[in-house]
Amino acid sequence: MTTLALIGLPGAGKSTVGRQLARRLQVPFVDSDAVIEDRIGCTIREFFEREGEEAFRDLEEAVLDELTQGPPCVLSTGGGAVLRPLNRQRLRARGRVFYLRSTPEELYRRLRHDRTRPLLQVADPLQRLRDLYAVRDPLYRETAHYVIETGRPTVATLVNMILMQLELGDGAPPSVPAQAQAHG
Ligand SMILES: Nc1ncnc2c1ncn2[C@@H]1O[C@H](COP(=O)(O)OP(=O)(O)OP(=O)(O)O)[C@@H](O)[C@H]1O
Ligand SMILES: O=C(O)C1=C[C@@H](O)[C@@H](O)[C@H](O)C1
Ligand SMILES: [Mg+2]
Repeated sequence: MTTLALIGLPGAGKSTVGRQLARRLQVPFVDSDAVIEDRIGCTIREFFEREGEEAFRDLEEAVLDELTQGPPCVLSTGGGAVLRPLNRQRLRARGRVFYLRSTPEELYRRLRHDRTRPLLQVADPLQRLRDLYAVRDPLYRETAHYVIETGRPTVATLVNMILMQLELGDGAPPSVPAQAQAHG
């Protein structure tokens, strides 16, 4: 197995699903945001405020470059990882990529009491999620080998859906698009 990357908007379930998936596959779970925070010695939120988004994206690009060449793992990526073309290419070429898709409304329900996601600390977080979705949904689709609809299934079911797609897709080189719409 190579890197199995999970992509999607904040709250899509990358960490929740990713941890369980890694346990099932018996590989490490790696969260690129956590790796970045270890390196900078502060929270991403603080870094964003102090250094700005571009500095964060530079760091993110370097960390993703390393992690996608490292040992096999389940990699939970930052919600904005797909913004840079190089990240999209590397994620897709070096592993299998699953887009955990949710509607902005569903994400808002999950995150409305959350104060840790820097991009959502605005007056109208639902509108923010809609704006992010409009820009990023096409980029997530372009990057992903598989699109997993996360609206209804439980986390355990989502993990099983991903494992099933991995089994079905076995043998296909990572560069071959194998779009699978998984509906619950
Ligand atoms: N499929 C799901 N159904 C219902 N709730 C979910 C689902 N997936 C995740 N959640 C809940 O949504 C919240 C956000 O999930 P999680 O932290 O895994 O998202 P994330 O994609 O890692 O977000 P971020 O990009 O901000 O790190 C958590 O409270 C989690 O329990
Ligand atoms: O959606 C985004 O742009 C971000 C999501 C988080 O995972 C972090 O990577 C950071 O807060 C930026
Ligand atoms: Mg997460």
